[in-house]
Amino acid sequence: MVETLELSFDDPSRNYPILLGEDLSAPLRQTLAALRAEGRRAVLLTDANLAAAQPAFLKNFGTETETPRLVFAAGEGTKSVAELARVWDFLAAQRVDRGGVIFAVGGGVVGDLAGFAAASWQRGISFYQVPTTLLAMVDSSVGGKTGINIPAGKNLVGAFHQPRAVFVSTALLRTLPAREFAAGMAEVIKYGLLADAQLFAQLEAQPLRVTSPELAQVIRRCCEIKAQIVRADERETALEGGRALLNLGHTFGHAVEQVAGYGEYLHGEAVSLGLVAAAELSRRLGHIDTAACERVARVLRAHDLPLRLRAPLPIEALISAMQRDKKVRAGLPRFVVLRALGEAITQDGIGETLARDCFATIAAPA
Ligand SMILES: NC(=O)c1ccc[n+]([C@@H]2O[C@H](COP(=O)([O-])OP(=O)(O)OC[C@H]3O[C@@H](n4cnc5c(N)ncnc54)[C@H](O)[C@@H]3O)[C@@H](O)[C@H]2O)c1
Ligand SMILES: O=C(O)C(=O)C[C@@H](O)[C@H](O)[C@H](O)COP(=O)(O)O
Ligand SMILES: [Zn+2]
Repeated sequence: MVETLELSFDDPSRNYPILLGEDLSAPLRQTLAALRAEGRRAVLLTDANLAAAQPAFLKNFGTETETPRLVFAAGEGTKSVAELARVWDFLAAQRVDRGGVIFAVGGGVVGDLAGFAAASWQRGISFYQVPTTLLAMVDSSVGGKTGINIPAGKNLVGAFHQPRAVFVSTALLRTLPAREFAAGMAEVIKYGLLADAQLFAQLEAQPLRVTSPELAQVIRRCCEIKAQIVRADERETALEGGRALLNLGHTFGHAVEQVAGYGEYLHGEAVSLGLVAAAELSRRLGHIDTAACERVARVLRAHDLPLRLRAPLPIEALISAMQRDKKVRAGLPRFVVLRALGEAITQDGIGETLARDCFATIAAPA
């Protein structure tokens, strides 16, 4: 069965479907056939691990002559200027014109990089998201944030560029390594914390596993929450709340990813640490109590996610990374905090000392 969620915008020509099902090979093939019939050149971007794990799924795209492919090295290091330049060279070599389309088949790394390549190639061509990790299915494939990392910070270069459709085939998760599944769970837990107390309670009562019968339903719920938030504030311009709420845990988490060196912590692992720090910040601001912080930590631990750094990181570097966060306005940091488990708000005016204290909560064990 294929379910469809629609992400809609003021300009309906930009609306797109999020298709969810066990195996979306058939609609994918139909889309490719329709593009071919219109004489549009399709190319496929993926990474080496996915190519090795899912050769049968990639056959949906036909031969390499029909759909030329560029295969990246797996991992966060691929979201780089050098790899972006490689994509541009590939698109040029394949004579992809303005009618061309990119299929991003992979996790968030492939999706973010391919999406930015699509946003920048000939000032913008179409692309499709085909997420293959839990994290990409619940978060990165939806909403049109694309981009790359630079040494100064995570996702500092990028564009808002919406895909034409998202194809979520949950069967692909069967080959996903356990550590990567756990990383995706950090974003799922984030959705529960920021918008859905019932989802959070469900995860507390019964940790979600790749074999859980309710997995597809949870993925759908996360896409629904994301679509609703993105629809209301696509470019994260709301002065309060809005799309920035999806950044819960990321102000701290992105700093960890950058300072530790991209790839040392998976994005989801860094988000887990960030959620612990954000819960502590919320407690210090008087929004939630110690028991609520313990509940957050317990759910993360139950999903095999870290609560503390594995090795010390210099606090000065973490603070300065945080000062380059994209939520900073007029030099002042903006945080996402919990008003309750299931409700997040944005909060300005957090002093550096408070931020340092929250980083201390996730410090590596002595
Ligand atoms: N654009 C957004 O809104 C958004 C949201 C969240 C995260 N992100 C970004 O997403 C990135 C993280 O994405 P990720 O966690 O998917 O990591 P990833 O893309 O690195 O994929 C994780 C690993 O799993 C492998 N893999 C993927 N699918 C597989 C499968 N089905 N079977 C076996 N192996 C498979 C990949 O090859 C890779 O080694 C970060 O760069 C983060 O900043 C973006
Ligand atoms: O879609 C969003 O908006 C998010 O914040 C989702 C995050 O999970 C994701 O990691 C995003 O890439 C972070 O955005 P950034 O603007 O802080 O780079
Ligand atoms: Zn994230």
